[in-house]
Parts: sequence; C-alpha cells; structure tokens
Amino acid sequence: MKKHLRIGQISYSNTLPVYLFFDQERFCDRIDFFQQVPAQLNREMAAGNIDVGPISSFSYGEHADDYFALPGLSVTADGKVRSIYLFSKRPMEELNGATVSLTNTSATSVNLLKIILQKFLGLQVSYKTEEPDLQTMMQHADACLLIGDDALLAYRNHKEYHVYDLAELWKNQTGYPMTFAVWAVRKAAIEENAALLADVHAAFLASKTKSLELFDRLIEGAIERYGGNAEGWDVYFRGLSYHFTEQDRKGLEHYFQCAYEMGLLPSPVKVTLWDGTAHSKTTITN
Ligand SMILES: C=C(O[C@@H]1C=C(C(=O)O)C=C[C@H]1O)C(=O)O
Repeated sequence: MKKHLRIGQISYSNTLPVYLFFDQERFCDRIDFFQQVPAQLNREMAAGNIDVGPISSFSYGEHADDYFALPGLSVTADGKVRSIYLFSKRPMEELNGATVSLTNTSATSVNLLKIILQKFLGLQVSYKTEEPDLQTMMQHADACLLIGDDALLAYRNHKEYHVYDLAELWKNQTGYPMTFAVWAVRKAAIEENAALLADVHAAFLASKTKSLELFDRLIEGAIERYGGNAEGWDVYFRGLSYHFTEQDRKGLEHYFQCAYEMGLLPSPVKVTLWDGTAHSKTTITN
C-alpha cells in the first residue's frame, strides 16, 4: 500500500524533543520516515521526495513560495546554541583573507557565518565546503564551521582553538533569537493529506510538550541514543527552544533580510504558517 506522507527527520540530537514521544507505530501504515543531515533533507524537500519535516530555515527562505512552516515548531536559540561553532586558529577579528572550511551538512549556519564575518565584521574570507571532520578541515583552513553532533563532539575534544558560538554572536549583534530549523511542509503535498498532516503536526507538538514536561526522560533518551552525561544534555536542551514564537519569527525574518542584503537570497522573505486547512493562504505579516 502506498504511504501518504514522507516525513524527514534530522539525524542530530537537537530535534529529539519533537520525536521522543512521537508515536510512530500509530502512523506506520500512513507515513514513511527519512533520517538525514539538514543539507540532505533540504535537497530532498526541494526535489519533492519528502513532504514535511525540519529543514534549515535558510532553505525555507529559498523556497518560501512552495512551503508553509508548521506553527509552534522550530529549533531556536536565544543566546548560546552550544552546537554551532566556528573553530579558529586565530581570533575571529583577524580572519581577513583567511580560508574557512564549512560543513557540508548545513545551510542556515553557513550563511549565518557569512553574515557575521562579512557583514558584521567587514572581513573578506574564502570558503570551502566539505565533510564535517575538524582535523581534516584544519589541515588546510584557518577556521572551520561545524554544526549538530559533530560540533558537540569537537567542542568536547578540541580545546586548542578559539571557539565562537554563532547564535551568541547573532544575539549580541542583533538582539534577536536565531532560528536554525523550521518544520516545513510542501504546499503541493497538503491538499490530499490535510487531515493526516494535522494529526502528525498535533503529534509533533504533543511530543515536544511532553519532552519538556518530562525533562529527565528527555535527558535519559539523549544519553541512551548519543552518550554524554546528564549535566551536559540538561544545559544543552535548556538552551534550545522549539516553539517558534513571534519574536523567533521576527529574528528569522531579520536573518533573511541580512541574507538578502548580501545577495545570499534573491528577495526578502516573510514566513508563512500553515493554517491547518487544505487550501491554506494565510500570510502572517508584521
Ligand atoms: C542547532 C542546530 O541547528 C541545525 C542547523 C541547521 C543548519 O545550519 O542548516 C539545520 C538544522 C538545525 O537542526 C544544530 O545542528 O546544532
């Protein structure tokens, strides 16, 4: 039997709250799950191979005409994110003329780094995109960007570099939270599946709420799946938020504006939330 919705899942610990209590069994005859790194999910969504799931918020910006964002879901940090780091051989201000190696798993953070280095600090830098392996990257680059579990691990094991948390830099410069991922749905997939999508959306929200209420279970779940210790996960998950509030949306639209001004996006972008119907046209404006 053909399944109705193809759902993406980010293969990093940061989205665990949205999946931990998601009852996959309940939907097993109707949905397929695909677990990938963000850049791969971005590509699969754009190609129409996935219908709904967390993607880089930058990729939402690139395809805003074709996607809605699901309300109440995001990966956001209002201050330190603790899993998106620039590791640098010298202080960031001294990176003019440097070569920076970028992980090939990201879209939001690589463009955020360009905004920070070029727009906020006025530096000229050349970039190289490659597999997220700090040691290989640092063999030929002056600095490298890692995200997700690669960044968490590198932060634990490499104290020899200057380390910068990108969400903290963004917050200090703009005053805004930074939203790295939103849960997007392809408009083309909604009409036939609106009721199922509403159920799945509700199940994501319920999982998130339960994970945040039963915080100890979330931490146990993270240790089981990814190792590490309770204190580390406690600090990590408390630093992230998942609700895509009005302030989060404003921060994201400011990021889109910066990206547009730098030529990274072809036009300014407003985020449009799905209104729960089969023919959604709701535009959320300021
Ligand atoms: C917080 C994180 O956010 C991630 C960063 C992304 C990006 O840079 O494109 C995409 C999805 C998010 O899950 C992280 O990976 O550490």
